[in-house]
Amino acid sequence: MKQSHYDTIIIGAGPGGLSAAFDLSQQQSVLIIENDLWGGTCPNRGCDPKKMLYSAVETKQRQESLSGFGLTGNTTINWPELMAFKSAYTDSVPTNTLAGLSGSNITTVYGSAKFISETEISINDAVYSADNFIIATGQSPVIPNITGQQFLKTSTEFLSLKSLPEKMVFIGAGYVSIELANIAAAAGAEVHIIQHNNQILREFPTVYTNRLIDNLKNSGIHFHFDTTVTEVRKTDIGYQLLGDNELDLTIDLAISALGRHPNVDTLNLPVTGVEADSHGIVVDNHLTTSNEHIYAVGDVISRRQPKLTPVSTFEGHYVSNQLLSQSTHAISYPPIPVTVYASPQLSQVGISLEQAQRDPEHYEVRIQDTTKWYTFNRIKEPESSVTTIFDKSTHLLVGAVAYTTIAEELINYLTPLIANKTPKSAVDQLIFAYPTPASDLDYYL
Ligand SMILES: Cc1cc2nc3c(=O)[nH]c(=O)nc-3n(C[C@H](O)[C@H](O)[C@H](O)COP(=O)(O)OP(=O)(O)OC[C@H]3O[C@@H](n4cnc5c(N)ncnc54)[C@H](O)[C@@H]3O)c2cc1C
Ligand SMILES: NC(=O)c1ccc[n+]([C@@H]2O[C@H](COP(=O)([O-])OP(=O)(O)OC[C@H]3O[C@@H](n4cnc5c(N)ncnc54)[C@H](O)[C@@H]3O)[C@@H](O)[C@H]2O)c1
Repeated sequence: MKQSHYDTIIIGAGPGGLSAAFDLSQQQSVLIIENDLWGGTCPNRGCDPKKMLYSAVETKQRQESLSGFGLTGNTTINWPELMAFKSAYTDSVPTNTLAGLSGSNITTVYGSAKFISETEISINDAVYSADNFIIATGQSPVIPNITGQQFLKTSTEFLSLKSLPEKMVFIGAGYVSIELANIAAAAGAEVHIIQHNNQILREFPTVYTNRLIDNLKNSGIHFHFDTTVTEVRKTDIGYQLLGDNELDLTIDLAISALGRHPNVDTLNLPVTGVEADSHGIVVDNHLTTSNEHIYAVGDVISRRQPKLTPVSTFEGHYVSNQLLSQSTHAISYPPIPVTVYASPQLSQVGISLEQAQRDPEHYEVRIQDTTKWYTFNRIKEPESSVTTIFDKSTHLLVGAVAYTTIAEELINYLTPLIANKTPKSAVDQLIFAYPTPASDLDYYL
């Protein structure tokens, strides 16, 4: 029989809820509730499975780049085998997560939590109360309200596809669409991306997203810009997708990648006084909701920071520190690097390129074509570019964009320099293994 009162109850066992749970369990009684897969979106149906599929794509493309420079032969992606490789990892995530929670004396309940008062929730007809609650319920994919919406699938189904469709569509052109379309095209599918305006990845500078569009087109992806899908019909052989601009496509699979909405609808928030808007739960700069005993972390909150795993984890640690009275300061986010795992990768951190270009009095922008640099030439990258942005008064690095197959690494080298306000003179005092991407660091500063 589970106890019914806890110091803290956490709703949602993704990266945000879990990071808070493990911290709090050192000193408190903690109950964590999950209504789907223990571990949440990232390891089950987000970042991790996506990047396992991407492993084959990056290896295939690296081999293609070196074709004629010592490598011969074609590599093809075997989708069922690749999916089995992914599943071998994801299948054990829920069990391993539960085992970790039990090992830390954290009580777990499977089911959907619903508030019945400010201090109580019900799950599967049982009632639990707590001094404090943390809502960490994440987000779910948006499905557009169009005729035939029931025929649309999402990233979740894509990441478990047993066989690769011959012809498929992604609706939307954000992170999910671009990354999954890139994987599907490299694996051999005919891929179409339909976007209601003419922009992809709106958070990134157009000078780079335009280059990415060209690269994705070269790898066979078809873009339909300024086009809105209005109807999906089931046919004998698949689906028919209709829309404005004379859109009429017969396809095997359509994925809705129009963004994600916060999971708040079934929590019965009105009994708690917790406010939510269309972006999620409204919190102050201590991640407290409009009820002082209820906190919210991760993707479910309404904030301007990107909705990413390390941000959710950072917030989980922040709230647990507050609840353990180890800190009372307002949350302060370090620079947050973001990466689109396409071919090539596109990463950025800090002051955006567009902001810097609007304010040339304060910022110096250095755009470098790095294609011929040793690091990139060695792996025969077709094109690469790194932009660094400096504060003119301090000469410190304040922002960066990387467009290369190793952007994920470069951005992680540059981020600490921005966060720690490291001057070039301090980097000059370091010795890095040579020749590596890190030993180029000096050239970016
Ligand atoms: C396809 C895809 C790829 C991504 N790739 C990346 C990437 O490369 N890098 C990156 O940093 N981020 C990536 N993300 C984003 C990342 O997955 C999220 O930012 C992260 O999972 C958020 O963690 P969270 O704990 O806030 O929410 P989640 O991980 O979504 O966890 C919330 C949990 O709460 C549960 N829940 C919801 N409602 C209830 C309820 N009423 N009762 C009980 N439980 C409930 C849900 O089932 C879920 O398990 C990706 C996302 C997707 C969809
Ligand atoms: N590599 C990563 O870090 C990574 C990868 C995947 C997801 N994520 C996270 O998941 C979030 C969700 O990703 P996403 O791609 O689903 O959302 P998104 O917000 O990044 O992109 C949604 C896209 O759909 C378009 N759109 C919106 N309404 C439309 C309509 N009616 N018709 C056609 N297009 C429409 C938008 O213009 C945009 O291009 C991201 O913002 C990010 O926080 C991160």
